[in-house]
Amino acid sequence: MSEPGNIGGFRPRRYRTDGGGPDFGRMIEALRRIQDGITAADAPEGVVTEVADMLEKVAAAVEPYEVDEEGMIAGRRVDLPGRGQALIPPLEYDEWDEDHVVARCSMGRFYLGANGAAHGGVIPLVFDEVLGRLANTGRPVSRTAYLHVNFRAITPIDAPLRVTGTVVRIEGRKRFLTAALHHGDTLCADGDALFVALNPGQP
Ligand SMILES: CCCCCCCCCCCCCC(=O)SCCNC(=O)CCNC(=O)[C@H](O)C(C)(C)COP(=O)(O)OP(=O)(O)OC[C@H]1O[C@@H](n2cnc3c(N)ncnc32)[C@H](O)[C@@H]1OP(=O)(O)O
Repeated sequence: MSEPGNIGGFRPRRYRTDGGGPDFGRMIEALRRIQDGITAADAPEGVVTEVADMLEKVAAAVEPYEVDEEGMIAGRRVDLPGRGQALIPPLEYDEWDEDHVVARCSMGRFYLGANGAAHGGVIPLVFDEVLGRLANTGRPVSRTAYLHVNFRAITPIDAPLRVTGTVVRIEGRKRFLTAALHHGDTLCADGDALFVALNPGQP
């Protein structure tokens, strides 16, 4: 179903917080543990077989309840770490308004690149997530046009990280933002991004 004035284009998402329904947050938390645990494990064959059997049962239990994008809960629960979407590191927001965000997270073994450092692809994911939230707060929906990332130092896994985002300026449809990721006093990465507000009909 198309939104009025945006025929065939972007359908605004309905973000939500806990409505008192099933404990979706607990399920996603368990999924994150599985992602980290399986990534880190070198288990004996019997355990691997048993876990594979259990995971196949888990998949079979949820598959009958698949809904279309409109009905999804993952990615829409803004009250849950990483919006309840297990792809996104479990970001939690301490500050969030139209001008800036401050978030924190720790990335487990699932996000490991090598030698204790987070995978380089995860940092743009974190910045896109944090800046996307900021760019779209209190404003019509926009999408990332570019995101430039500088890797200044390794980003350690299993360590407390702080992510900040700032709106630098807005020029018509164009929103310019910057982001930084720190571990303690160490600047691990920074970046700048352009988000462009969508025209009617744009997906
Ligand atoms: C309450 C809120 C809760 C929120 C929680 C939610 C959290 C969610 C977080 C999740 C967030 C996830 C977010 C995601 O991951 S979004 C997914 C990743 N992004 C995309 O898929 C976007 C794909 N690209 C496009 O759709 C189009 O290219 C867009 C829409 C971006 C622009 O195409 P459009 O045809 O509409 O625009 P235009 O060409 O007329 O250009 C317009 C102006 O922009 C300038 N320009 C354009 N591109 C660039 C460029 N690369 N460098 C420099 N400048 C560029 C251009 O020069 C022009 O400037 P000017 O000549 O007017 O001065």
